[in-house]
Amino acid sequence: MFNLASLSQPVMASNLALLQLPSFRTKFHANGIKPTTSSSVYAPKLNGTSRCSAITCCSSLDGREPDSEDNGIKNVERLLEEKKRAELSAQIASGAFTVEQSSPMSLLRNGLSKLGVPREFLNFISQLGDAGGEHPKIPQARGELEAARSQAFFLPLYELYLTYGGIFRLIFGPKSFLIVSDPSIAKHILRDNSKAYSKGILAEILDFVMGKGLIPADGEIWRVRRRAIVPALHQKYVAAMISLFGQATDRLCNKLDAAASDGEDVEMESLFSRLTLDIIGKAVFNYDFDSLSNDTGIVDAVYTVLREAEDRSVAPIPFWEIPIWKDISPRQKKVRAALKLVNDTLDDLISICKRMVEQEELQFCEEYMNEQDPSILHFLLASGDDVSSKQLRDDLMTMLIAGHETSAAVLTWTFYLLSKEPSVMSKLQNEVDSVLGDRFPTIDDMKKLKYTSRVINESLRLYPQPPVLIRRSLEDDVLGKYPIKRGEDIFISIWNLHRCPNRWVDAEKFDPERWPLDGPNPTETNQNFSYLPFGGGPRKCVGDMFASFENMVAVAMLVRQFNFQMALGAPPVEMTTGATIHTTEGLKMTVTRRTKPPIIPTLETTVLEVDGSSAVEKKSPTMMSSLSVSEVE
Ligand code: HEM
Repeated sequence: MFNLASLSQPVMASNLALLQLPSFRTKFHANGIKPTTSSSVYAPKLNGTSRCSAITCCSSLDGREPDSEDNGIKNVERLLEEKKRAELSAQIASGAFTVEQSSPMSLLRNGLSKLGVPREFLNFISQLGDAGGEHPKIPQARGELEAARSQAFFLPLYELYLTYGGIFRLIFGPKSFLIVSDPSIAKHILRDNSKAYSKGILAEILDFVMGKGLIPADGEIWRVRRRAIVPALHQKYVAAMISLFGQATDRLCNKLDAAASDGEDVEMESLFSRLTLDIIGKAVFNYDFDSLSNDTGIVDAVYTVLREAEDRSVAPIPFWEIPIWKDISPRQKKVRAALKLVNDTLDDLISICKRMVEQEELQFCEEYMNEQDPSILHFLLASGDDVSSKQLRDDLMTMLIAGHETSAAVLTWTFYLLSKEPSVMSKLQNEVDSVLGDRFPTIDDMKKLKYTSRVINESLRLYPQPPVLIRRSLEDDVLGKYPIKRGEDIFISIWNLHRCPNRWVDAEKFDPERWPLDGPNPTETNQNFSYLPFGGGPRKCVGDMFASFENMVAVAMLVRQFNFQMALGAPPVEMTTGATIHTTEGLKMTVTRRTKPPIIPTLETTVLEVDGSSAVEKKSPTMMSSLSVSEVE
């Protein structure tokens, strides 16, 4: 998803880019609220304070606790992290950000209070203010954000949320944003009054790459395209994708196997990115990028376009808009060439697919699927959808990006979390061994791999992709008790919702078991909008089931075959934001083949049972062949 990419746009890039800056050095009056310091055991370190060493091999421990050295390192990490967060909280408490509740009545009240006017009279003044129809004011945080670019912007938003609550206004120079971290307000914006909100700056920044694709589109275009695309991801299609997920993951397994043989460490984040690119290319328009094996021009072009979209989101000025410069800049030339190559490739694929559809005899029906080419593109063309090639291209590009970056990020952070929690890894491997054995996963396994899906649910809670959703109000509205005007830019912080200390027990702990195995799959509906891994309301992700199964297949096949641990001397795992949460320097891991306990075949031995006069032959399973044989003997 490219929600975060919209943090800049031509007119406001310079202000918005400040959001990316790591430490808020400004004025903030804490308004009587105590600063909160919370430790983030599972959030990677801030500002390079983390260590640079190996983390004990997750599964080689077989579920045992890590040794004391590892615990020691964890403690140091935790202390450093707590220190950082305490510093930020102290800045907030010291008034480093400004909260101004400056209605005339409140100013009068504050002034009189300084003059020592009795409290009864002050209360009377306040009541007058309320009776005069003054609306409650949204708490405001104002600041020049000044800091280095190394911290993901949603981290300070979390600290501010702990201080100011579920909705507050963040002001930078002329620009302001509403930061929403309250489930009921999120529900109102995303579901109950969704028509009153658009994608705002998101659509503006993504225009060059997604045009009017489903993610940035609003209004009638969105309605028409959503109605056309959702049916393409029907159950039969998703079930057919399971074998595609398996084959692609198998290619990754082969690559890891070679690395394990050579004793080479691997950078998992980029491998996950390639895995999900290969999958989404086939799934959406039947194109085999084969990026795990090759670095062809088209793969390079796709990454050039993706990185450009992300870079624009953090640019201090909208450099891509500067006259003359935009035409002569080598980088912009490269982006234009890459975009042209991707667009031309998509146009070719659309033409090829059109010809296939014209020649086929298959009748279009509800769960239509061409076995040779089950792609979404094929479905859309076969449906007779009357759509321009440009719109189709925008939709394909949108799904390519939406389905690629998100899943890659989910896998990256899942493996990061697993490397920190050997007991979870061990339990996961046990489940996978018993459900899958050595075969490829099937659609039926998706129901059985319950713990695997809980691991992913929990990974998505701690590292939501994207961490923030973006909206703009199209009309005046009321959020909670606060009236807001048309044209407000709003960030719904999923990161904050998912880590709210009042909502979640041990909010920062990676604990898949918080989701009961026999309970329903957690969704925004059954968690009442405090858990939003795929958004909610009419604009909820169309690929949620696809993505969930894709992640389950990849996780299951990888942990079945390998153990993963952070590589010795690996760079610290820190977060940065692009479209999703990236690591700053990759996820460097040592991968070793698992030495599974020997599989002991179940032999059937013949036991003679005497039943009255006749001897009855019965088959009885035994645990171990050798034992059985000796017992029988
Ligand atoms: C783990 C992987 C994924 C995650 C975490 C994820 C998350 C999300 C979220 C949170 C939204 C809502 C955005 C908003 O409200 O602003 C969304 C929308 C969307 N997602 Fe996903 N997504 C994933 C995978 C996919 C895949 C595989 C596809 C396509 C095959 C896809 C296609 C889309 C589209 C087209 C939308 C826009 C829907 C609309 O606006 O009507 N996503 N996704």
